[in-house]
Amino acid sequence: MKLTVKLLDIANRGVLLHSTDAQAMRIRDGDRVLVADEVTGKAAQGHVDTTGSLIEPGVIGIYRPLNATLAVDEGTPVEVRGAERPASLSHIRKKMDGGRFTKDETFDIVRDIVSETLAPGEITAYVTASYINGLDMDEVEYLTRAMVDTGDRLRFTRHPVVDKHSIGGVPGNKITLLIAPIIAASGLLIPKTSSRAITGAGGTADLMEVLAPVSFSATEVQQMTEKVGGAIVWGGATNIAPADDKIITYEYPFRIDARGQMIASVMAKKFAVGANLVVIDIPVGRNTKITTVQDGRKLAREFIELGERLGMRVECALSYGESLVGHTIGPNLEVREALAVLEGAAAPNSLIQKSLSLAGIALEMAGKAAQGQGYQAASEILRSGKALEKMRQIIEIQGGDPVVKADDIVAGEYRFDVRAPHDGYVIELNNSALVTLARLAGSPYDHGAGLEIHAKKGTRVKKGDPIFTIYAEREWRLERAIEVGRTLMPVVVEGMVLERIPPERWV
Ligand SMILES: O=P(O)(O)OC[C@H]1O[C@H](OP(=O)(O)O)[C@H](O)[C@@H]1O
Ligand SMILES: O=c1cc[nH]c(=O)[nH]1
Repeated sequence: MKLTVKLLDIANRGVLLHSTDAQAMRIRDGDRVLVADEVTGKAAQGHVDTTGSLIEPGVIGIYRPLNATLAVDEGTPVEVRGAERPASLSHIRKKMDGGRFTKDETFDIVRDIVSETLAPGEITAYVTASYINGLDMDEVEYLTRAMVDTGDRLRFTRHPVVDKHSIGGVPGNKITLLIAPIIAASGLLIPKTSSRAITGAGGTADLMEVLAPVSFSATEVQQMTEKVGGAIVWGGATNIAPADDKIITYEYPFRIDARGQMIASVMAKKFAVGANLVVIDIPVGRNTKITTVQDGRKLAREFIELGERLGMRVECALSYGESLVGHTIGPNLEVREALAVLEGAAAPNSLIQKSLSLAGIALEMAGKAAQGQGYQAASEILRSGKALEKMRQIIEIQGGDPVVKADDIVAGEYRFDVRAPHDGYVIELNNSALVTLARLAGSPYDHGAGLEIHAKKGTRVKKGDPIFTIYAEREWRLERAIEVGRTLMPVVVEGMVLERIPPERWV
Protein backbone atom coordinates (compact mmCIF):
# COMPACT_ATOMS: atom_id res chain seq x y z
CA MET A 1 0.00 0.00 0.00
CA LYS A 2 1.28 3.49 -0.84
CA LEU A 3 1.13 5.87 2.15
CA THR A 4 2.41 9.38 2.84
CA VAL A 5 4.98 9.96 5.57
CA LYS A 6 4.32 12.00 8.70
CA LEU A 7 7.39 12.14 10.97
CA LEU A 8 6.65 11.54 14.65
CA ASP A 9 9.05 12.23 17.52
CA ILE A 10 8.49 8.93 19.31
CA ALA A 11 11.46 6.99 20.67
CA ASN A 12 10.69 3.39 19.71
CA ARG A 13 11.29 1.74 16.39
CA GLY A 14 7.74 1.72 15.15
CA VAL A 15 5.15 3.21 12.85
CA LEU A 16 1.62 4.49 13.32
CA LEU A 17 -1.07 3.37 10.89
CA HIS A 18 -4.66 4.50 10.62
CA SER A 19 -6.82 1.53 11.64
CA THR A 20 -8.62 1.46 8.27
CA ASP A 21 -5.28 1.16 6.41
CA ALA A 22 -4.11 -1.47 8.87
CA GLN A 23 -7.31 -3.44 8.39
CA ALA A 24 -7.00 -3.20 4.61
CA MET A 25 -3.49 -4.70 4.87
CA ARG A 26 -4.68 -7.32 7.44
CA ILE A 27 -2.16 -5.90 9.92
CA ARG A 28 -2.73 -5.72 13.66
CA ASP A 29 -1.14 -3.79 16.52
CA GLY A 30 2.31 -5.23 17.26
CA ASP A 31 2.77 -6.76 13.78
CA ARG A 32 5.79 -5.70 11.72
CA VAL A 33 5.72 -3.76 8.47
CA LEU A 34 8.39 -3.08 5.88
CA VAL A 35 8.51 0.56 4.79
CA ALA A 36 10.38 1.28 1.54
CA ASP A 37 11.29 4.54 -0.19
CA GLU A 38 11.39 3.50 -3.83
CA VAL A 39 13.33 6.60 -4.87
CA THR A 40 16.30 6.11 -2.52
CA GLY A 41 15.93 2.33 -2.30
CA LYS A 42 16.09 2.52 1.51
CA ALA A 43 13.86 0.23 3.56
CA ALA A 44 13.29 -0.42 7.25
CA GLN A 45 11.12 -2.62 9.43
CA GLY A 46 9.07 -1.39 12.36
CA HIS A 47 6.33 -2.43 14.76
CA VAL A 48 2.82 -1.20 14.18
CA ASP A 49 0.65 0.92 16.44
CA THR A 50 -2.79 1.82 15.14
CA THR A 51 -4.98 4.85 15.69
CA GLY A 52 -8.43 5.98 14.67
CA SER A 53 -7.79 9.69 15.14
CA LEU A 54 -4.13 10.76 15.41
CA ILE A 55 -3.41 10.51 11.68
CA GLU A 56 -5.58 10.46 8.55
CA PRO A 57 -6.12 7.35 6.42
CA GLY A 58 -3.43 7.23 3.72
CA VAL A 59 -0.77 8.58 6.10
CA ILE A 60 1.90 6.60 7.97
CA GLY A 61 3.52 8.01 11.11
CA ILE A 62 7.23 7.14 11.10
CA TYR A 63 8.91 7.15 14.52
CA ARG A 64 12.33 8.72 15.03
CA PRO A 65 14.52 5.56 15.29
CA LEU A 66 12.99 4.04 12.15
CA ASN A 67 13.70 7.22 10.23
CA ALA A 68 17.35 7.02 11.26
CA THR A 69 17.50 4.15 8.71
CA LEU A 70 14.88 5.36 6.26
CA ALA A 71 15.89 9.06 6.12
CA VAL A 72 12.65 10.27 4.50
CA ASP A 73 11.08 13.75 4.64
CA GLU A 74 7.57 14.61 5.71
CA GLY A 75 5.18 14.03 2.80
CA THR A 76 7.33 11.41 1.03
CA PRO A 77 5.29 8.59 -0.52
CA VAL A 78 6.44 5.17 0.73
CA GLU A 79 5.46 1.59 0.03
CA VAL A 80 4.24 -0.30 3.10
CA ARG A 81 3.63 -4.03 3.42
CA GLY A 82 3.52 -6.71 6.07
CA ALA A 83 7.02 -7.95 6.98
CA GLU A 84 8.23 -11.48 7.63
CA ARG A 85 8.76 -12.44 11.24
CA PRO A 86 12.49 -12.52 12.02
CA ALA A 87 14.22 -15.89 12.30
CA SER A 88 15.24 -14.92 15.85
CA LEU A 89 11.73 -15.68 17.02
CA SER A 90 12.11 -19.33 15.98
CA HIS A 91 15.47 -19.49 17.77
CA ILE A 92 13.90 -18.11 20.96
CA ARG A 93 11.07 -20.62 20.63
CA LYS A 94 13.71 -23.37 20.43
CA LYS A 95 15.19 -22.23 23.76
CA MET A 96 11.70 -22.12 25.29
CA ASP A 97 11.44 -25.80 24.37
CA GLY A 98 14.77 -26.56 26.05
CA GLY A 99 17.00 -26.46 22.93
CA ARG A 100 20.52 -25.03 22.48
CA PHE A 101 21.40 -21.89 20.54
CA THR A 102 23.98 -22.25 17.76
CA LYS A 103 26.55 -19.53 17.16
CA ASP A 104 24.62 -18.15 14.17
CA GLU A 105 21.32 -18.20 16.03
CA THR A 106 22.89 -16.27 18.89
CA PHE A 107 24.24 -13.67 16.48
CA ASP A 108 20.80 -13.36 14.83
CA ILE A 109 19.16 -12.69 18.19
CA VAL A 110 21.78 -10.23 19.41
CA ARG A 111 21.76 -8.35 16.10
CA ASP A 112 17.95 -8.12 16.25
CA ILE A 113 18.08 -6.85 19.84
CA VAL A 114 20.62 -4.17 18.95
CA SER A 115 18.71 -3.05 15.84
CA GLU A 116 15.46 -3.10 17.83
CA THR A 117 13.97 -5.53 15.34
CA LEU A 118 12.78 -7.56 18.33
CA ALA A 119 9.92 -5.99 20.26
CA PRO A 120 10.10 -5.60 24.07
CA GLY A 121 7.84 -8.62 24.62
CA GLU A 122 10.07 -10.73 22.37
CA ILE A 123 13.22 -9.72 24.26
CA THR A 124 11.43 -10.54 27.51
CA ALA A 125 10.65 -13.99 26.06
CA TYR A 126 14.34 -14.43 25.17
CA VAL A 127 15.45 -13.43 28.67
CA THR A 128 12.85 -15.67 30.30
CA ALA A 129 13.70 -18.68 28.14
CA SER A 130 17.42 -18.26 28.92
CA TYR A 131 16.62 -17.79 32.62
CA ILE A 132 14.52 -20.94 32.83
CA ASN A 133 16.46 -23.26 30.51
CA GLY A 134 19.99 -21.89 30.95
CA LEU A 135 22.92 -21.52 28.56
CA ASP A 136 25.90 -23.88 28.41
CA MET A 137 29.47 -22.59 28.14
CA ASP A 138 29.48 -22.65 24.34
CA GLU A 139 26.24 -20.66 24.25
CA VAL A 140 27.67 -18.19 26.78
CA GLU A 141 30.78 -17.75 24.62
CA TYR A 142 28.65 -17.18 21.50
CA LEU A 143 26.59 -14.62 23.38
CA THR A 144 29.66 -12.82 24.70
CA ARG A 145 31.26 -12.64 21.27
CA ALA A 146 28.01 -11.55 19.63
CA MET A 147 27.57 -8.77 22.20
CA VAL A 148 31.12 -7.54 21.57
CA ASP A 149 30.98 -7.85 17.76
CA THR A 150 27.76 -5.82 17.51
CA GLY A 151 29.35 -2.84 19.29
CA ASP A 152 32.50 -0.72 19.57
CA ARG A 153 35.77 -1.88 21.10
CA LEU A 154 38.61 -0.06 22.85
CA ARG A 155 42.16 -0.71 21.72
CA PHE A 156 44.84 0.51 24.10
CA THR A 157 48.48 0.62 23.11
CA ARG A 158 49.59 0.46 26.77
CA HIS A 159 49.10 -2.76 28.75
CA PRO A 160 48.03 -4.37 30.97
CA VAL A 161 44.49 -3.08 30.96
CA VAL A 162 42.89 -4.09 34.25
CA ASP A 163 39.20 -4.37 35.03
CA LYS A 164 36.93 -5.45 37.85
CA HIS A 165 33.31 -6.41 37.92
CA SER A 166 30.80 -7.53 40.46
CA ILE A 167 27.95 -9.87 39.64
CA GLY A 168 25.90 -7.72 42.06
CA GLY A 169 23.11 -9.06 44.22
CA VAL A 170 24.36 -7.63 47.51
CA PRO A 171 23.00 -4.21 48.44
CA GLY A 172 25.28 -1.25 49.09
CA ASN A 173 28.07 -2.67 46.91
CA LYS A 174 29.72 0.67 46.18
CA ILE A 175 33.25 -0.82 46.02
CA THR A 176 33.99 0.24 42.43
CA LEU A 177 34.13 3.85 43.61
CA LEU A 178 37.15 2.87 45.71
CA ILE A 179 38.69 0.12 43.58
CA ALA A 180 38.80 1.99 40.25
CA PRO A 181 40.72 5.01 41.63
CA ILE A 182 43.07 2.76 43.64
CA ILE A 183 43.95 0.77 40.52
CA ALA A 184 44.31 3.89 38.37
CA ALA A 185 46.43 5.57 41.06
CA SER A 186 48.82 2.60 40.92
CA GLY A 187 49.57 3.52 37.31
CA LEU A 188 47.39 0.87 35.68
CA LEU A 189 44.60 1.51 33.17
CA ILE A 190 41.00 0.74 34.22
CA PRO A 191 38.30 1.70 31.70
CA LYS A 192 35.39 0.67 33.94
CA THR A 193 31.99 0.28 32.34
CA SER A 194 29.12 -0.54 34.66
CA SER A 195 25.46 -1.32 34.44
CA ARG A 196 22.73 0.49 36.22
CA ALA A 197 20.85 -1.44 38.92
CA ILE A 198 19.74 -4.89 37.78
CA THR A 199 18.39 -6.66 40.84
CA GLY A 200 19.45 -3.95 43.29
CA ALA A 201 18.58 -0.37 44.17
CA GLY A 202 21.68 1.30 42.76
CA GLY A 203 24.16 0.02 40.18
CA THR A 204 27.60 1.57 39.88
CA ALA A 205 26.48 3.67 36.89
CA ASP A 206 23.62 5.08 39.00
CA LEU A 207 26.10 5.90 41.77
CA MET A 208 28.75 7.51 39.58
CA GLU A 209 26.06 9.65 37.99
CA VAL A 210 25.74 11.47 41.33
CA LEU A 211 29.30 12.72 40.81
CA ALA A 212 29.59 13.21 37.05
CA PRO A 213 28.00 12.38 33.70
CA VAL A 214 28.33 8.67 32.82
CA SER A 215 27.22 8.62 29.17
CA PHE A 216 30.16 8.60 26.78
CA SER A 217 31.14 7.11 23.44
CA ALA A 218 33.69 4.31 23.35
CA THR A 219 36.28 6.71 21.93
CA GLU A 220 35.73 9.12 24.81
CA VAL A 221 36.09 6.32 27.37
CA GLN A 222 39.39 5.35 25.79
CA GLN A 223 40.66 8.94 25.69
CA MET A 224 39.66 9.63 29.32
CA THR A 225 41.33 6.42 30.47
CA GLU A 226 44.51 7.21 28.56
CA LYS A 227 44.60 10.67 30.17
CA VAL A 228 43.91 9.93 33.83
CA GLY A 229 44.21 6.15 34.04
CA GLY A 230 40.54 5.39 34.62
CA ALA A 231 36.90 6.18 33.97
CA ILE A 232 33.66 4.92 35.51
CA VAL A 233 30.91 5.06 32.91
CA TRP A 234 27.54 3.57 32.07
CA GLY A 235 27.99 0.70 29.59
CA GLY A 236 24.52 1.34 28.17
CA ALA A 237 25.55 4.67 26.66
CA THR A 238 28.85 3.68 25.14
CA ASN A 239 27.87 1.35 22.32
CA ILE A 240 30.28 -1.07 24.01
CA ALA A 241 28.34 -4.38 23.99
CA PRO A 242 25.12 -2.45 23.26
CA ALA A 243 22.88 -5.52 23.49
CA ASP A 244 23.79 -5.86 27.16
CA ASP A 245 21.92 -2.88 28.47
CA LYS A 246 18.95 -3.57 26.23
CA ILE A 247 18.67 -7.05 27.78
CA ILE A 248 19.18 -5.77 31.33
CA THR A 249 16.27 -3.35 30.81
CA TYR A 250 13.96 -6.37 30.58
CA GLU A 251 15.49 -8.16 33.58
CA TYR A 252 15.12 -5.14 35.89
CA PRO A 253 11.34 -5.30 36.53
CA PHE A 254 11.57 -8.99 37.49
CA ARG A 255 14.75 -8.56 39.55
CA ILE A 256 16.26 -11.54 37.74
CA ASP A 257 19.74 -12.00 36.34
CA ALA A 258 19.77 -15.07 34.09
CA ARG A 259 23.06 -16.85 34.83
CA GLY A 260 24.43 -17.38 31.31
CA GLN A 261 23.31 -13.90 30.35
CA MET A 262 24.99 -12.49 33.47
CA ILE A 263 28.34 -14.16 32.70
CA ALA A 264 28.20 -12.95 29.09
CA SER A 265 27.10 -9.48 30.16
CA VAL A 266 30.06 -9.09 32.51
CA MET A 267 32.66 -10.65 30.24
CA ALA A 268 31.50 -8.88 27.07
CA LYS A 269 32.09 -5.55 28.80
CA LYS A 270 35.60 -6.67 29.86
CA PHE A 271 36.48 -8.13 26.45
CA ALA A 272 35.21 -5.07 24.56
CA VAL A 273 37.35 -2.64 26.57
CA GLY A 274 40.42 -4.78 25.85
CA ALA A 275 40.99 -5.91 29.45
CA ASN A 276 43.90 -8.29 29.97
CA LEU A 277 43.41 -8.89 33.69
CA VAL A 278 40.01 -9.14 35.33
CA VAL A 279 38.87 -9.50 38.94
CA ILE A 280 35.31 -10.68 39.51
CA ASP A 281 33.45 -10.17 42.78
CA ILE A 282 30.96 -12.96 43.52
CA PRO A 283 28.90 -12.09 46.62
CA VAL A 284 27.62 -15.27 48.29
CA GLY A 285 24.80 -15.45 50.79
CA ARG A 286 21.11 -15.94 51.36
CA ASN A 287 18.94 -13.61 49.27
CA THR A 288 21.78 -12.92 46.84
CA LYS A 289 22.31 -14.25 43.32
CA ILE A 290 24.61 -17.03 44.58
CA THR A 291 23.45 -18.66 47.76
CA THR A 292 26.17 -21.25 48.46
CA VAL A 293 29.97 -21.23 48.42
CA GLN A 294 29.85 -24.37 46.29
CA ASP A 295 27.83 -22.60 43.62
CA GLY A 296 30.08 -19.55 43.94
CA ARG A 297 33.12 -21.72 43.17
CA LYS A 298 31.33 -23.21 40.17
CA LEU A 299 30.50 -19.75 38.86
CA ALA A 300 34.12 -18.67 39.40
CA ARG A 301 35.31 -21.62 37.29
CA GLU A 302 32.86 -20.60 34.57
CA PHE A 303 34.18 -17.02 34.53
CA ILE A 304 37.77 -18.29 34.44
CA GLU A 305 37.02 -20.72 31.61
CA LEU A 306 35.29 -18.06 29.55
CA GLY A 307 38.23 -15.75 30.22
CA GLU A 308 40.58 -18.43 28.85
CA ARG A 309 38.44 -18.83 25.74
CA LEU A 310 38.57 -15.06 25.17
CA GLY A 311 42.24 -14.58 26.10
CA MET A 312 41.74 -12.73 29.41
CA ARG A 313 43.22 -13.73 32.77
CA VAL A 314 40.41 -13.85 35.32
CA GLU A 315 40.51 -14.25 39.09
CA CYS A 316 37.41 -14.32 41.25
CA ALA A 317 36.74 -13.43 44.87
CA LEU A 318 33.82 -15.04 46.67
CA SER A 319 32.73 -12.27 49.03
CA TYR A 320 30.43 -12.12 52.04
CA GLY A 321 26.95 -11.40 50.73
CA GLU A 322 24.79 -12.14 53.76
CA SER A 323 24.76 -8.51 54.74
CA LEU A 324 24.92 -5.24 52.86
CA VAL A 325 28.31 -3.64 52.16
CA GLY A 326 28.79 -0.60 54.39
CA HIS A 327 25.70 0.97 55.89
CA THR A 328 23.93 2.60 52.96
CA ILE A 329 21.76 1.69 49.97
CA GLY A 330 20.83 4.15 47.20
CA PRO A 331 22.89 6.51 45.01
CA ASN A 332 23.48 9.61 47.16
CA LEU A 333 23.86 7.73 50.42
CA GLU A 334 26.27 5.22 48.90
CA VAL A 335 28.36 7.85 47.16
CA ARG A 336 28.57 9.86 50.37
CA GLU A 337 29.83 6.78 52.22
CA ALA A 338 32.39 5.88 49.52
CA LEU A 339 33.70 9.44 49.22
CA ALA A 340 34.08 9.67 52.99
CA VAL A 341 36.35 6.59 52.88
CA LEU A 342 38.40 8.13 50.07
CA GLU A 343 38.65 11.27 52.23
CA GLY A 344 40.10 9.21 55.08
CA ALA A 345 37.20 7.79 57.13
CA ALA A 346 38.24 4.62 58.96
CA ALA A 347 34.81 2.97 58.65
CA PRO A 348 32.77 1.12 57.55
CA ASN A 349 35.02 -1.86 57.77
CA SER A 350 33.04 -4.07 55.40
CA LEU A 351 33.37 -1.50 52.61
CA ILE A 352 37.05 -0.81 53.19
CA GLN A 353 38.10 -4.43 53.59
CA LYS A 354 36.18 -5.65 50.59
CA SER A 355 37.44 -2.84 48.34
CA LEU A 356 41.06 -3.28 49.41
CA SER A 357 40.89 -7.07 49.02
CA LEU A 358 39.63 -6.85 45.44
CA ALA A 359 41.93 -3.98 44.49
CA GLY A 360 44.76 -5.99 46.06
CA ILE A 361 44.05 -9.01 43.85
CA ALA A 362 44.20 -6.76 40.78
CA LEU A 363 47.49 -5.18 41.91
CA GLU A 364 49.00 -8.63 42.45
CA MET A 365 47.77 -9.89 39.08
CA ALA A 366 49.33 -6.87 37.37
CA GLY A 367 52.63 -7.25 39.21
CA LYS A 368 52.20 -3.98 41.12
CA ALA A 369 52.38 -5.90 44.39
CA ALA A 370 54.03 -9.17 45.37
CA GLN A 371 51.78 -12.18 46.02
CA GLY A 372 50.05 -11.68 49.34
CA GLN A 373 50.96 -7.96 49.47
CA GLY A 374 48.15 -6.58 47.32
CA TYR A 375 45.86 -5.65 50.20
CA GLN A 376 48.62 -3.69 51.89
CA ALA A 377 49.58 -1.96 48.64
CA ALA A 378 45.95 -0.98 47.99
CA SER A 379 45.63 0.23 51.58
CA GLU A 380 48.68 2.47 51.18
CA ILE A 381 47.27 4.02 48.02
CA LEU A 382 44.00 4.70 49.84
CA ARG A 383 45.59 6.06 53.03
CA SER A 384 48.10 8.25 51.16
CA GLY A 385 45.22 10.21 49.56
CA LYS A 386 46.34 9.14 46.07
CA ALA A 387 43.06 7.30 45.49
CA LEU A 388 41.08 10.43 46.41
CA GLU A 389 43.26 12.53 44.12
CA LYS A 390 42.72 10.01 41.30
CA MET A 391 38.96 9.93 41.91
CA ARG A 392 38.88 13.71 41.62
CA GLN A 393 40.68 13.49 38.28
CA ILE A 394 38.18 10.88 37.09
CA ILE A 395 35.25 13.03 38.23
CA GLU A 396 36.72 16.08 36.52
CA ILE A 397 37.49 14.41 33.22
CA GLN A 398 33.92 13.09 33.13
CA GLY A 399 32.59 16.62 33.63
CA GLY A 400 31.77 16.60 37.36
CA ASP A 401 32.90 18.83 40.22
CA PRO A 402 36.34 17.55 41.28
CA VAL A 403 36.28 19.23 44.69
CA VAL A 404 32.96 17.68 45.75
CA LYS A 405 33.07 16.41 49.34
CA ALA A 406 31.15 13.62 51.01
CA ASP A 407 29.27 16.13 53.15
CA ASP A 408 28.00 17.96 50.03
CA ILE A 409 25.92 14.94 49.07
CA VAL A 410 22.58 14.83 50.83
CA ALA A 411 19.86 12.25 51.32
CA GLY A 412 16.20 12.85 50.39
CA GLU A 413 14.32 15.27 52.66
CA TYR A 414 11.60 12.79 53.70
CA ARG A 415 12.71 10.22 56.25
CA PHE A 416 11.35 7.53 58.51
CA ASP A 417 13.22 5.75 61.30
CA VAL A 418 12.48 2.07 61.83
CA ARG A 419 13.10 1.38 65.52
CA ALA A 420 13.70 -1.74 67.59
CA PRO A 421 10.41 -3.02 69.01
CA HIS A 422 12.25 -4.23 72.15
CA ASP A 423 15.73 -4.92 73.53
CA GLY A 424 17.74 -7.65 71.79
CA TYR A 425 20.13 -8.39 68.93
CA VAL A 426 19.43 -7.79 65.26
CA ILE A 427 19.46 -11.35 63.97
CA GLU A 428 18.14 -10.80 60.47
CA LEU A 429 18.44 -8.03 57.88
CA ASN A 430 16.98 -9.37 54.67
CA ASN A 431 18.92 -8.07 51.64
CA SER A 432 16.10 -8.59 49.23
CA ALA A 433 13.53 -6.86 51.45
CA LEU A 434 15.89 -3.93 52.01
CA VAL A 435 16.28 -3.52 48.25
CA THR A 436 12.51 -3.64 47.83
CA LEU A 437 12.12 -0.81 50.36
CA ALA A 438 14.87 1.26 48.75
CA ARG A 439 13.27 0.86 45.32
CA LEU A 440 9.86 1.77 46.70
CA ALA A 441 11.37 4.88 48.28
CA GLY A 442 12.50 5.88 44.76
CA SER A 443 16.02 4.50 44.42
CA PRO A 444 17.88 4.46 42.05
CA TYR A 445 15.97 7.03 39.94
CA ASP A 446 15.60 9.49 42.82
CA HIS A 447 19.24 9.78 43.81
CA GLY A 448 18.41 10.93 47.35
CA ALA A 449 16.24 7.90 48.06
CA GLY A 450 17.53 4.86 49.92
CA LEU A 451 18.29 3.36 53.28
CA GLU A 452 20.82 3.98 56.02
CA ILE A 453 21.32 0.99 58.28
CA HIS A 454 22.27 1.91 61.83
CA ALA A 455 22.26 -1.58 63.35
CA LYS A 456 23.58 -4.38 61.15
CA LYS A 457 23.18 -8.06 61.92
CA GLY A 458 24.59 -8.94 65.34
CA THR A 459 24.19 -5.43 66.81
CA ARG A 460 22.67 -5.13 70.28
CA VAL A 461 19.75 -2.70 70.33
CA LYS A 462 17.50 -1.26 73.00
CA LYS A 463 13.79 -0.78 72.51
CA GLY A 464 13.26 2.37 70.41
CA ASP A 465 16.79 2.51 68.97
CA PRO A 466 16.77 3.29 65.25
CA ILE A 467 17.66 0.19 63.20
CA PHE A 468 17.46 1.86 59.83
CA THR A 469 16.21 5.04 58.20
CA ILE A 470 14.31 5.20 54.93
CA TYR A 471 14.97 8.35 52.85
CA ALA A 472 12.87 9.58 49.93
CA GLU A 473 12.67 12.65 47.73
CA ARG A 474 8.87 12.45 47.48
CA GLU A 475 6.52 12.06 50.39
CA TRP A 476 4.21 9.57 48.65
CA ARG A 477 7.12 7.30 47.91
CA LEU A 478 8.18 7.32 51.54
CA GLU A 479 4.62 6.49 52.59
CA ARG A 480 4.50 3.59 50.15
CA ALA A 481 7.83 2.22 51.41
CA ILE A 482 6.62 2.45 55.01
CA GLU A 483 3.35 0.74 54.15
CA VAL A 484 5.04 -2.20 52.37
CA GLY A 485 7.82 -2.33 54.98
CA ARG A 486 5.27 -3.02 57.68
CA THR A 487 4.41 -6.33 56.02
CA LEU A 488 7.87 -7.23 54.69
CA MET A 489 9.67 -7.34 58.05
CA PRO A 490 13.17 -6.79 56.59
CA VAL A 491 14.61 -6.81 60.09
CA VAL A 492 14.21 -9.28 62.94
CA VAL A 493 15.30 -8.54 66.50
CA GLU A 494 16.02 -11.63 68.57
CA GLY A 495 13.24 -12.51 70.93
CA MET A 496 10.45 -11.74 68.52
CA VAL A 497 8.18 -14.59 67.61
CA LEU A 498 9.16 -15.97 64.21
CA GLU A 499 6.03 -14.79 62.49
CA ARG A 500 3.05 -12.77 63.56
CA ILE A 501 -0.01 -12.29 61.35
CA PRO A 502 -0.86 -9.52 60.86
CA PRO A 503 2.76 -8.53 61.51
CA GLU A 504 4.01 -6.46 64.43
CA ARG A 505 3.76 -2.74 63.64
CA TRP A 506 6.86 -0.60 63.44
CA VAL A 507 7.12 1.88 66.30
O1 LIG B 1 21.74 -4.46 40.73
P1 LIG B 1 22.62 -5.67 41.01
O2 LIG B 1 22.09 -6.90 40.34
O3 LIG B 1 22.89 -5.85 42.46
O4 LIG B 1 24.10 -5.40 40.43
C1 LIG B 1 24.40 -4.68 39.33
C2 LIG B 1 25.69 -3.95 39.52
O5 LIG B 1 26.77 -4.86 39.65
C3 LIG B 1 27.80 -4.51 38.77
O6 LIG B 1 28.63 -3.62 39.45
P2 LIG B 1 30.09 -3.08 39.02
O7 LIG B 1 29.97 -2.46 37.67
O8 LIG B 1 31.04 -4.23 39.02
O9 LIG B 1 30.48 -2.08 40.07
C4 LIG B 1 27.04 -3.95 37.62
O10 LIG B 1 27.79 -3.19 36.71
C5 LIG B 1 25.95 -3.14 38.28
O11 LIG B 1 26.37 -1.85 38.60
O1 LIG C 1 27.17 -6.18 34.55
C1 LIG C 1 26.44 -7.05 35.01
C2 LIG C 1 26.48 -7.42 36.38
C3 LIG C 1 25.65 -8.41 36.80
N1 LIG C 1 24.81 -8.99 35.92
C4 LIG C 1 24.76 -8.63 34.62
O2 LIG C 1 23.95 -9.15 33.84
N2 LIG C 1 25.59 -7.67 34.20
